[in-house]
Amino acid sequence: MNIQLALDRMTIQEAVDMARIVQDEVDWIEVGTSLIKEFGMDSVKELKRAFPDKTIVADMKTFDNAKYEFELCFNAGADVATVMGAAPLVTVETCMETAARFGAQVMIDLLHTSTEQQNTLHQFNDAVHCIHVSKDEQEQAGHQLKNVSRQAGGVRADEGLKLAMAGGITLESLPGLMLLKPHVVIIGSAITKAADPRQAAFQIRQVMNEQRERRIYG
Ligand SMILES: O=C(CO)[C@H](O)[C@H](O)COP(=O)(O)O
Repeated sequence: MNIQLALDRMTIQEAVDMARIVQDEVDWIEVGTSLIKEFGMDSVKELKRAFPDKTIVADMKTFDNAKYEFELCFNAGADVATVMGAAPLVTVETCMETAARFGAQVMIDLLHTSTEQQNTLHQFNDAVHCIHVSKDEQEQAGHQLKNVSRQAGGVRADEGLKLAMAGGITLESLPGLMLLKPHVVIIGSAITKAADPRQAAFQIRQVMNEQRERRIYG
């Protein structure tokens, strides 16, 4: 299982500095959508330059123009780029083809997808499928990702899909999410806004390891 550090609403330099502080406790580094929108592909290039050995995720949230946008990301050094699962199927297919050409990966963001759409997306079994509670749902509607069972919507732990989860995950909510056996747990604010980000990331890693040892997470 991988911890993906989500870097949002900060400058590129702040993102590099934050990632440097917690780099020993995280596996994947996400260049958040807000960074990409504010600073463009320079944000992806700089993070890859600073952390060449980490998996860099460009959280592009592509909805159209898949080939162009994914080529931008991979040419800038991203190892993974994200597409919205609610996008037309041809867009997701194009993302998969583009990533395959670059030897890169696709993360499909399942935000606002129906169970039926999630089931349709199962055909993309090389992608990481990300269950996501959005910032607006967190901040305006008070939702948070917690307490999933082995099945969440159209996503099941035992279907062989690589799963990710994101959306206000904290040290406290983490154990309730392990039943889905995520390949990637995406954490932003719980680390980046902590008084001591390194300690927060360390504790998150410890909780994951404990869950694995108890075989709650296989
Ligand atoms: O994709 C995102 C926002 O759209 C973030 O990466 C995701 O929400 C993780 O950050 P946080 O833990 O702060 O919610």
